[in-house]
Amino acid sequence: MAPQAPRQIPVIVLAGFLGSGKTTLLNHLLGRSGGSRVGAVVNDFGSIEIDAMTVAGQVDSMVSLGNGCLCCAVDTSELDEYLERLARPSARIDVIVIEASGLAEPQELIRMILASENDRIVYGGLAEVVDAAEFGATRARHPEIDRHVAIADLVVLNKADRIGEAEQRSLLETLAELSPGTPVVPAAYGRIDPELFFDRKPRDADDEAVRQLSFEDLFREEAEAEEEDACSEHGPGCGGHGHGHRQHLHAAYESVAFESDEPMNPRRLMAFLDSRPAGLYRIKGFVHFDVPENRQKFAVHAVGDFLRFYPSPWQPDEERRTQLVLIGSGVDTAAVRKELTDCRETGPERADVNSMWGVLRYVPSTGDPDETADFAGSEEPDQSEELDQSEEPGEPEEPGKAGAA
Ligand SMILES: Nc1nc2c(ncn2[C@@H]2O[C@H](COP(=O)(O)OP(=O)(O)OP(=O)(O)O)[C@@H](O)[C@H]2O)c(=O)[nH]1
Repeated sequence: MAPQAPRQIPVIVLAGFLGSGKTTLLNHLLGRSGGSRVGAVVNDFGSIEIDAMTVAGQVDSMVSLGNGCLCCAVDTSELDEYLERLARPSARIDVIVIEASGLAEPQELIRMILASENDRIVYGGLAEVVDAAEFGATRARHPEIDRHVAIADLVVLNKADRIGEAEQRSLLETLAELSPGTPVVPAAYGRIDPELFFDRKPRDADDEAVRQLSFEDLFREEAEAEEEDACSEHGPGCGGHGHGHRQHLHAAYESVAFESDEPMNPRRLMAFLDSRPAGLYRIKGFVHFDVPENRQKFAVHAVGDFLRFYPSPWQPDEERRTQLVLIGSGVDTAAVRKELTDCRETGPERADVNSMWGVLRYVPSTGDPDETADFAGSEEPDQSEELDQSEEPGEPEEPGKAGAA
């Protein structure tokens, strides 16, 4: 009997614009992978690896590639090395998921996987996460997003809880037009059936409209793009940057990493968040407030107008410090850094318990504190209490209600 070829491990690219819910979805899959062992590669755009910290500990094997978009790496040896490590037979990994940064060009990542000489892996498809509440505005700012949807093998219309039925129908129509034949799954908190991800039905290879991208497709598309795009930066005939002249999403974005061992003053931090510049689209990280009854770790997430704090206890050996990544376009990064620095509590005076009111307005209220313990790995918080910053926030139950560390 001829020896059986070893099974190749599918490598799935999980992409989607900033804050669309990739980490939430990845954590959902990891929590429900059944007997499958999942390897994850997490690529953070900011220099503090917030996503990696959120996924770590919940995955059979996780490697993190921080600070900058993987899609721009000229040297792919780091990714190759990580894939090699995850694909070792001893790791017994069944599927590898690469969580792209929110500004990545999925096409470049696909190209890297297809170009890999590692015969233990095989490209497993692109899952594109779309933020239902933000998609219209994001597309208007970044028409490139349409292309990402067009090459996806699975589109997850996430945050479906934030829109009405009519809007969902219209978004489903738009997505079907952008990517004919591609399954589009509405979801809240990334709660899709893991089968869609790990064991997607093979597509009919003859169906051009729904066929998965091949290396040849990528080369052809790139050549077409090169022809279409005049390089405004270097003019025609420029050798490019190794991947054509398509404007990468992150070209217009900058990130600020902020860390502080001093606790943050809740009133000043809220004043900063309430008046944040419109271009500052994404904020994520953890905040340390040294306020009586509120000394837990507050995960913070801002996506456009959306703002939430999610309190959870610090681990016994965890350093109490604030770590934030702020990503935006057209933002004065020095001013942002200075404003945050001014939010630190440096004097002997400590903020009083009432100063937490502004923060607690943005903590999702739920009967089960476990539900908010981990902002990305948790089940969906009580949606009736979900707030947009654009909505009139409600009153918190009482300061300090979220419990002490
Ligand atoms: N209402 C609602 N909020 C969601 C949903 N999915 C995720 N969120 C919240 O959206 C915020 C961003 O989610 P993440 O999973 O961190 O998004 P991401 O795509 O990994 O973010 P980046 O890596 O920064 O691009 C968090 O506050 C999540 O709790 C959803 O379906 N509905």
